[in-house]
Amino acid sequence: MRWTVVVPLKPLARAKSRLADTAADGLRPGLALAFAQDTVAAALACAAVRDVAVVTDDALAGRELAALGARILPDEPGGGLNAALAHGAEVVRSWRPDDAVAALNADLPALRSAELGRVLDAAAEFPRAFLPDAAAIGTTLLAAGPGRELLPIFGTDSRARHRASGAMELRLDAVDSVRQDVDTGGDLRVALALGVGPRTAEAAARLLIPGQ
Ligand SMILES: Nc1nc2c(ncn2[C@@H]2O[C@H](COP(=O)(O)OP(=O)(O)OP(=O)(O)O)[C@@H](O)[C@H]2O)c(=O)[nH]1
Ligand SMILES: C=C(OP(=O)(O)O)C(=O)O
Repeated sequence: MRWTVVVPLKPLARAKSRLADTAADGLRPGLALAFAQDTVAAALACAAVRDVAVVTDDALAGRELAALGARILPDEPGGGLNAALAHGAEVVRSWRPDDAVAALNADLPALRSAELGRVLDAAAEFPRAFLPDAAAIGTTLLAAGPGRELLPIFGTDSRARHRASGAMELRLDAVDSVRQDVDTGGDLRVALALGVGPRTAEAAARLLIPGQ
């Protein structure tokens, strides 16, 4: 099965606010962009992925991610993350009605293409499926098979909410890079230990992180 991956990204100036104690205001937008670049590059390099569509209104991020090969969709209808994902999934469905669709967070700087491929293969067995984040509270990936609605419920307690919505929770070993989202300085240290992509490595080198 081939996949179209939809990646939501809010304006860089507002992104990653929980990293304020780790990255100063002047560095945080560049770090958020680096996370998104490494996430999108790894997704595009995954054999099961045909297209990556980034839903964003950020002009710089749009240019940089388009240069990697992503398609850029405007952040519509302006109703926040889940509305943007539902709309993005509908748009990509109109391009490729027979593809499966997966929403993937933009803050997975350690993402490895082979691990993403294993998660997508597992998701293909179910009408809707999701992968809990490393903290086992949120969600990093939500998938819907061909013809199925995505019905995204990202945000607070999204693991429990996706499960309650009927999506299958994927329980897989050795897919840490797909689960390791980076919201806090602690998450960033774990991601750096897993091994991040080149843009995040460069951006993180500008931060003073104890133990790095
Ligand atoms: N297109 C779009 N993406 C969003 C929106 N809100 C959040 N996102 C993205 O959804 C994912 C999870 O978002 P959040 O955890 O809410 O925000 P964050 O920037 O990662 O971190 P915090 O500012 O610390 O909450 C990230 O990839 C965000 O860029 C939105 O309104 N529109
Ligand atoms: C929006 C989510 O991600 P984050 O952990 O970045 O808040 C989520 O887990 O549903």
